[in-house]
Amino acid sequence: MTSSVTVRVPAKVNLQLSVGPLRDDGYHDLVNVFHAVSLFDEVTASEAETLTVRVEGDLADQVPVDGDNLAIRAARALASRAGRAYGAELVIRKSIPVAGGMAGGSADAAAALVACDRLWGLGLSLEDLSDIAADLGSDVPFALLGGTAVGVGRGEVLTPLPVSGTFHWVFALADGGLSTPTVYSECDRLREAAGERAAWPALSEPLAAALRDGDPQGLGKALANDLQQAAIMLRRSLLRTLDEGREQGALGALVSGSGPTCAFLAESAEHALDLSVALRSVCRATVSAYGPVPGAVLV
Ligand SMILES: C[C@@](CO)(OP(=O)(O)O)[C@H](O)COP(=O)(O)OP(=O)(O)OC[C@H]1O[C@@H](n2ccc(N)nc2=O)[C@H](O)[C@@H]1O
Ligand SMILES: Nc1ncnc2c1ncn2[C@@H]1O[C@H](COP(=O)(O)OP(=O)(O)O)[C@@H](O)[C@H]1O
Repeated sequence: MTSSVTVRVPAKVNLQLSVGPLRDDGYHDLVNVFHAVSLFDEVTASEAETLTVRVEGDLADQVPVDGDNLAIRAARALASRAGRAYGAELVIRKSIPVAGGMAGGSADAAAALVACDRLWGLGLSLEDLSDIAADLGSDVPFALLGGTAVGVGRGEVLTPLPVSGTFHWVFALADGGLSTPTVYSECDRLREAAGERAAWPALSEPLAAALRDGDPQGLGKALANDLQQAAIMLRRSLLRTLDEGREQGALGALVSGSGPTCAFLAESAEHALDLSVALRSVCRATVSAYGPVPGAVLV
């Protein structure tokens, strides 16, 4: 039996996040185009009697290490599916911003599923792991899959989208996070105040075409996030960050998911570098990355 397994897992940005009506179960029906980018967490699972988790890196103090940790919850769910009280020591090397709208917790959950599946010799299929993932959170199945995919339902029912080439991104990281349920509630509140009824969402054709054709200009124009206004209402400084990126020639600028990270599409790796430098005055820090990249993989 393997004594230690390491899995690398990417962050995501949402290229289209169309939020439909609020459902009776408290979730919204979505059209959610996920895109995995080259900003990674690593999760190592080692043999142990009990299940524990430790977080390493500058972001460690922002991540819970009790039963709320999504990696521990994932390992528990997997052990329960296998019908045995397995143990493992999980170590998360954290680089994905916490509560930043880049699905870092979901990524760690997906990585823990893949790592523990291998450590415990279970050999579950991607489909079985995806079922467990969907119960852990709407974004977790995508972190297993990676690439670029459209998610419907809560975002957990995925279909991969064809993409040509590579897209270059700059992410502007903010101080502190935003709570996903709070941002969805703010979106509902804004709609109610404006007397708007949520439309049933559909995949944007121009977005799908730009991805298929590897057309960054077209993609930049098609980027859309229904949660953006809500995130801005909760964090006004995001407006300035987005404006600065547009002024500096980003092909597209939007809040990533529920925020507060902002994503900027660049023309090339060189342009991403220039943008990254220009954005530093309007955010805590910047990170450049490219996409799409694969989901959780053993290293
Ligand atoms: C907004 C998105 C965009 O990809 O991600 P983040 O930007 O937070 O990473 C997702 O929809 C977040 O997915 P995830 O973070 O997995 O959320 P979950 O744990 O499933 O749900 C947390 C809460 O978000 C709200 N929620 C989530 C998904 C959905 N389709 N409708 C919702 O209204 C609900 O209030 C729910 O209780
Ligand atoms: N392994 C984990 N990494 C990050 N956050 C985690 C983890 N496990 C649980 N959390 C909790 O999940 C919340 C959302 O974190 P995250 O997934 O990083 O953000 P987002 O939902 O904005 O993409 C955090 O505030 C944190 O308390």
